[in-house]
Amino acid sequence: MTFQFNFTIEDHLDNELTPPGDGTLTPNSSKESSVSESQKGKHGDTKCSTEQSVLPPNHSWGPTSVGHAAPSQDTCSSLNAAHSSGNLEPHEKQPCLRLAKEHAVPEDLKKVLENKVIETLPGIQHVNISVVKTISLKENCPGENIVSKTFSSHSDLITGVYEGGLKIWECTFDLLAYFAKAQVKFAGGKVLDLGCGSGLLGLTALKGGAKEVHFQDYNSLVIDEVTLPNVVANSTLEDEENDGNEPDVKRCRKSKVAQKLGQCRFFSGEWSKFCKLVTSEKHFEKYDLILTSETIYNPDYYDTLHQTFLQLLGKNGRVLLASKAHYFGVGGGVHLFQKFVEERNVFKTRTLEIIDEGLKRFLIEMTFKYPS
Ligand SMILES: C[S@@+](CC[C@H](N)C(=O)[O-])C[C@H]1O[C@@H](n2cnc3c(N)ncnc32)[C@H](O)[C@@H]1O
Repeated sequence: MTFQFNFTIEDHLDNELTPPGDGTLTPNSSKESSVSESQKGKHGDTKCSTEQSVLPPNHSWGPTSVGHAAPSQDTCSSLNAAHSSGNLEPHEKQPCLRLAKEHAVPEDLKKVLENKVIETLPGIQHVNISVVKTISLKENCPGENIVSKTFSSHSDLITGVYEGGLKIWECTFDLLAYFAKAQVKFAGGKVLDLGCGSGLLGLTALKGGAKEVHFQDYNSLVIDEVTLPNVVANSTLEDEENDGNEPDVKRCRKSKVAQKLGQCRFFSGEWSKFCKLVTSEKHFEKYDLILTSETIYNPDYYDTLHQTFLQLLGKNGRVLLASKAHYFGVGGGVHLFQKFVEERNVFKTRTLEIIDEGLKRFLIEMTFKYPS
């Protein structure tokens, strides 16, 4: 398969495979207007939110207002429901954020990879994110418009607007290395890549034989332009290795790709809304494994994140979480999160590995304290 690329990458869009090592994240002030998106879920009516938009008009997210915004009733109702269902103390500071929806896999898979440049990491293909950003800027993409916002704010994240998925963060590589080293078993499991960004964790689980992998990111642009293309690129390229030109071989290859993609589902939206969306499905089954990298930077999200684990993890399941020790500028980090978890007394945590290069990074396992 060939990929065509006929424009220049601007200097400021250097490939961002590795983020700044100091863990600095600077939340920025931004105004978000309503975003109207509707996309039909591939699995029918229960799986696709019909809700639209998100932040109250004229709502300003600034460094001092992180998580302190007065939420609109509509957008916060499910967050409050999530709080009450988990027997936990409601959190005073509740961010009020983007609604959830499922993203259908387009029929024409070639289109998914159109204008994408594919790069290779050991055992995995991924789209070049700088190219995605360039195209998104040039085409003045409708919808979230997060790329121009990240450039104008010079930030890796804009709280409540863009949460960092357009980049492969360092801890993803730590977890990937750990999977190989510890020979983590995915076979037959139902896996969630929570806050997936590029989705390399979920993809590795898929390649490792997971029966089902769900990908969730805050931003729909990330899912459409990065996560989904990455899954398609890997399914397609993998099958092309066992290539043949016979029509029936081609047909077989196509069905294999469809089968792989059929094992995956893609979601965007804020965690409590995502929870509500999936748990409202008639035959919802909890996840055996939740993979999550660099998602504990903002303490204002801890309550919702904890609730998400509580609602979505199977009783004998585990969370594998990777994080920097501390995120300057936002304030979260491993110790704060572990303290939060300990106080809730629902999960136990175990440190699997400490990577002590530059800013310390941690791999943590979470399991239910009282599984029965
Ligand atoms: C710093 S990025 C990390 C992306 C990816 N896991 C990686 O390691 O490359 C944090 C991710 O968490 C997700 N996220 C953060 N806060 C969220 C929230 N409140 N609701 C939903 N998703 C959130 C975003 O989708 C974002 O992609």
